[in-house]
Amino acid sequence: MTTTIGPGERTFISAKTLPPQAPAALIAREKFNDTLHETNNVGLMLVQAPAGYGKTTTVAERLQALEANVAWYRLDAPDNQPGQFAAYLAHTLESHRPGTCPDTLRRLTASGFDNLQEFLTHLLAEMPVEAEPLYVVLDDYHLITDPEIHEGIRFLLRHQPAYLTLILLTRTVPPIGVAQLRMQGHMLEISARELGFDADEAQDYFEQRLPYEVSRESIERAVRRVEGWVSALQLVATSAATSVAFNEMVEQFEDGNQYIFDYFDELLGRQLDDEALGFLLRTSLLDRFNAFLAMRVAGHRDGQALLNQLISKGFFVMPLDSSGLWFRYHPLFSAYLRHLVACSAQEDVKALHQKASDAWRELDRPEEAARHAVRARDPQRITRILLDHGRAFFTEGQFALLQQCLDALDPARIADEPLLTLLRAWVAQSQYKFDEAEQWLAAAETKLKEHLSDDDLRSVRCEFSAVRAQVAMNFGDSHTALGQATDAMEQEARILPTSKVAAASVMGEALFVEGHLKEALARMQDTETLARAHGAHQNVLWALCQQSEINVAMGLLQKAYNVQERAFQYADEYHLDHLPILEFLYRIRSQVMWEWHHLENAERCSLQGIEILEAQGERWYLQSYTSLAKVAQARGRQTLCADYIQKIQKMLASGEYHIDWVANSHATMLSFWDAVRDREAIQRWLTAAPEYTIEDASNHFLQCNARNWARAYLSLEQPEKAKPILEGLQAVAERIGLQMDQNRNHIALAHMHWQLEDREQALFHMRGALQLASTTGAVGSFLRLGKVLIVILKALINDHMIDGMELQRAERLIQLSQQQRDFSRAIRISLDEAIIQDIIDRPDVPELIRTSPLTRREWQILSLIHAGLSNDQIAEHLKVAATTVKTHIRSLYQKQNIAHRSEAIELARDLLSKIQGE
Ligand SMILES: Nc1ncnc2c1ncn2[C@@H]1O[C@H](COP(=O)(O)OP(=O)(O)OP(=O)(O)O)[C@@H](O)[C@H]1O
Repeated sequence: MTTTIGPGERTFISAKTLPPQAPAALIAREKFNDTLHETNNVGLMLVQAPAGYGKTTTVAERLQALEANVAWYRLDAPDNQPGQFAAYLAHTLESHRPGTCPDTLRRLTASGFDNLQEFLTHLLAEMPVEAEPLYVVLDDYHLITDPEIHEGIRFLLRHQPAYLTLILLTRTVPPIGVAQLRMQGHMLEISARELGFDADEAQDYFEQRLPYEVSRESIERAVRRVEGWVSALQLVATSAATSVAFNEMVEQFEDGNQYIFDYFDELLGRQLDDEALGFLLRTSLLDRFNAFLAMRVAGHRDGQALLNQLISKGFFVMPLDSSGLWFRYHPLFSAYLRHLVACSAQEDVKALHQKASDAWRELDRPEEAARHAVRARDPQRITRILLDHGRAFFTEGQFALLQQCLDALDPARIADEPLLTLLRAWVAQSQYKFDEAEQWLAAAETKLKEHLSDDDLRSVRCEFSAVRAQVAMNFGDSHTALGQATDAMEQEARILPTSKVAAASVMGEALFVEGHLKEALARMQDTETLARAHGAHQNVLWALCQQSEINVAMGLLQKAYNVQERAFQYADEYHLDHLPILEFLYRIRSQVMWEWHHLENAERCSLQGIEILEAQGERWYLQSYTSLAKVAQARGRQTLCADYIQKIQKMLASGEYHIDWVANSHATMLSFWDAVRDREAIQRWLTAAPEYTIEDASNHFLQCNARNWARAYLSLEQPEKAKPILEGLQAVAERIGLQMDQNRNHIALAHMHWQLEDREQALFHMRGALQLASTTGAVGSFLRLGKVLIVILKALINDHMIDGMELQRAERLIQLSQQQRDFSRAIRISLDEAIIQDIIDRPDVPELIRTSPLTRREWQILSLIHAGLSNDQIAEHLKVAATTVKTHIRSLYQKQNIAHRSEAIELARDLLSKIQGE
């Protein structure tokens, strides 16, 4: 049975056949250019993604940017009827280019067609054989359910002229033979994965829409939480009035948000029967799933069919990879479903998690099995998993998971089982709960005495010694650590085979902190070999990170970098990118990058570290925030830096951290306060700062801690107090060979002597610093000095005290330092409305500045042009596409009636000179 397309006059709504209006803050999405260019060779482009993913806006924006020929047809519910569909299709084509199908339209009015196929035959016959490439967009095609129309599309695809490309924008997969078209290469696809905004696009979007600055870290977190779903980003942009509200809202996404819940309520509407809804609810407890898992958890016999049905309905079921076998729900949809589960009395959540745990075990995925056993609060299952796989979790460094498992067990059960005790103690020590670690070990020793032979007890104790060695090490007691580690090395490790690796590593660490750098390096290399032999990933990576740290201490940053590369390769080879230890690797990479002034990389590494730490909790972000604060300061972004400093202070106040971390964070805080001349903060810091000793400053963190005191005194212009500290530190660093510290001490000593007005000594130390920098490659430590660096370096050059490499380095440092100051000013101007207003209010500004006001972004770009940046550099700096910068510049030129860049520079100079005194 086919439907006749009856004759008659029809009224057309013209808006239905026009591309949509662009939103106010339209983000250009150039990444789709290639895909659109490729459509020349295929007849169909399928843009399929859930609601609000930007299908319509993206395609309309790109086609317009590419100046393509587009006939747009936006479907509504009444178009799900062959007659209406045919009439609008012909009308769309004709109104796009008059003369395309007048006869078909005439016949539609006069006599109609027997069916859709006859209509299409007539239409295709009438359309020209050759013409300019034409895109016909059918927007919201998911509204079509009539099989005749789907059949008609298949027919059209078989016979369409070569110049025509059909673009279907749809939430669901249309039944038009997609699988075959895909296999035959007759179709291009854009899915939610590509449509989702990436961090750069989101940054651009928020910068256009928000009146406040949001950190890159917050933007990346937002993009991760919503997986680039533009509607959710839009919701944040409209609802969050401040950066604090922005972060809060993004945090809330984890558990859900009422607006989004309402949105999903509307979306699901009455589309689902009880069976499908039950399936969705039960499977929502899975972080990812295939048909097998879904079947097992939902207790459904035909899981695959139900899954396919949900996918084809466009319900935020996201494919995990290109295999088409693994899926997960969009995180916000998943939060919504979990909310429904929580509100429903029907689902036995504990039983669902138990089923999930068992199913994952069958798939040999103990990690997931353990997570569900924890969520089921099922000690039996947890114990079974830990006894079988706890060692593997440990060697992989899955401490958070181990902790969740062990927290669910009865302490008496743990004390009975040496493996569980060891795991518990290692977890406690990894979280700096050293007393607790000892309590677990002691409790087990008391219990085990009752039923273990002396021999067995001795061997258990040896393994316990490995934990005790690490604890002692973290207390800074390297002597006890060495003793315990030696004990641990004596016996074969029967419970945790990696106990000996851990002990060897502690020995290396002890040697390192005591200042025996060469021996420490050799020991860490041995540890790496031992760890590799055990397949102990965590220990291999740890040993490599430690080698890198030792090389940094020796001033061999390039070597450190190379060791890090090896660690990255190892992680890559064994697919370890999810392990928490990787954050350590990214962190030390970020530190080297900062020192080399590769700020982009330094920032990227810190952000990656944060991404890894997300599952571990914010407490661990301290070092990442410290790195981000350093980068922000180096870029002159003081407001952002202040935000990080505030977070760091809060964390330090509420948690216990190793002095290594504390000293590093304090160094960054002091630099910031020095830059913003917050003497009070520095004074306050001095009253509560960690104590220091000079003679024992045999490693980088004790050096750093003591140097912090000296730097604080220098900021307060009390060089005489800094003197004994810095001279003492330098003597120790020279004796031990801590080259990186020598480099930093020289810089501080130069500053100190400059303040003491001992020019000769100041220049002597600055030259020493430059000489060492030829091995260390240090830049960041110099730039931290601020304005005085330029003065001392210029004096050094004027006195002809340096030449060759050192001279070049000095000149580059002056240039970078100057640039940093210009940046700082540029950013301050563009972010501070008051400064802009102040400029505008001056009587001598060009009239156009008042009559065609610039946007915040345009001010920013104008000031960056003034700071001497090229378009590419501006794009890199602002993290937007070069073409976006060009668009802003074009608009800026138009507003200000500028024809050439030189005029823009002149205007910038003129405007900004008005606040030069700032
Ligand atoms: N490139 C962009 N720049 C700015 N805003 C955008 C962009 N893309 C999408 N948006 C905004 O996101 C929202 C959703 O976009 P759009 O309507 O294009 O999604 P869709 O996938 O076509 O949705 P639906 O399935 O409901 O038709 C809109 O409010 C739109 O303005």
